[in-house]
Amino acid sequence: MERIPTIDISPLTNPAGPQYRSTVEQIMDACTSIGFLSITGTGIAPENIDQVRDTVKAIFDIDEARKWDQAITRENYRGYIPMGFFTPNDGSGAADKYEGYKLHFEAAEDAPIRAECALYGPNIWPREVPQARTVILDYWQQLDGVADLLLGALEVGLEIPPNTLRDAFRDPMTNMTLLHYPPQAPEERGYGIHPHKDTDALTIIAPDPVGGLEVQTRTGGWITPDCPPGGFVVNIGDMLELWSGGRLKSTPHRVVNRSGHERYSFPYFAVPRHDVVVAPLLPVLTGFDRPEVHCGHWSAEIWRTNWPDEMATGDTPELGTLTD
Ligand SMILES: O=C(O)CCC(=O)C(=O)O
Ligand SMILES: [Fe+2]
Repeated sequence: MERIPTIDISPLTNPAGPQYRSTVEQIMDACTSIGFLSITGTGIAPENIDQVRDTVKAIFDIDEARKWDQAITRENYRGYIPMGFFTPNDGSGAADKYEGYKLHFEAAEDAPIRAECALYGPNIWPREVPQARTVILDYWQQLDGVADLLLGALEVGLEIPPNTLRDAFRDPMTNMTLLHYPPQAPEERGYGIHPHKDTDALTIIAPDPVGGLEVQTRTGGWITPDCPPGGFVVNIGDMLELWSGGRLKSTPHRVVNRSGHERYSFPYFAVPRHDVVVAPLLPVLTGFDRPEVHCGHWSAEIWRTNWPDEMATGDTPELGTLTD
């Protein structure tokens, strides 16, 4: 498949309905070929997405000095990520051209899950944008619903028992990165985000109309997903690829912002609960050989290896950087 299909997922809300099966089949076709799809029919209002994008923009418009007060630290991977802060762990030394703001599944100070795993906790919400918490958590909750519908469809498509996937997402390690990519000049080398695979289960993005997201095809070309206004781009990450024994594909993608405009994006990364061990639920496809992933360990390793002086070890799960 050399293009990314657009699928109306509204029939997924009625599993007994006449279009449920055919919708599952379309989703499976996309996920087993290119690993990306555009979706419509989520019930999320376009004005809602615009409101989130405006909020994200307001967060990046905060005074530079104030951003540093709310920056991520080694102990807490939440808050502002300055421009050029992370270089990919591929040895190239070229920093990606974005600034970010990291958010994780919001767990209250006294939430029981905090006693089980130290990575859970409340987010840092920017004081300068008081509406951010409500606007973003409301959007997050709606995407939790979309992710749940998609996971249910994949359970049917993969012919695995109901809730096998969905149950892994109670108190999940789902996270979101708010991203601001300044425009890159035509002759400027480098990326907004270098080519990588997502290491989560499933990613959902409301694409910025300025464009810039590119997806690698099986034949090695790069294509831009068509996504109607108000739609979302969804992609399979390494965890669903592993769960499915290699059937669902986690596909390299990258961002290059040559639009001449500022680009804002806010991917939602669905990640299971800390104690979930992701291992194939089906016999693996020939040639597919990957170790199981403990989600809490995976997340702790992402937090640790983000820092330029920390290295991945033999024990670190694959973290999405492409080596070839
Ligand atoms: O900003 C985008 O459109 C994609 C971002 C992305 O691929 C990522 O954060 O993993
Ligand atoms: Fe990505």
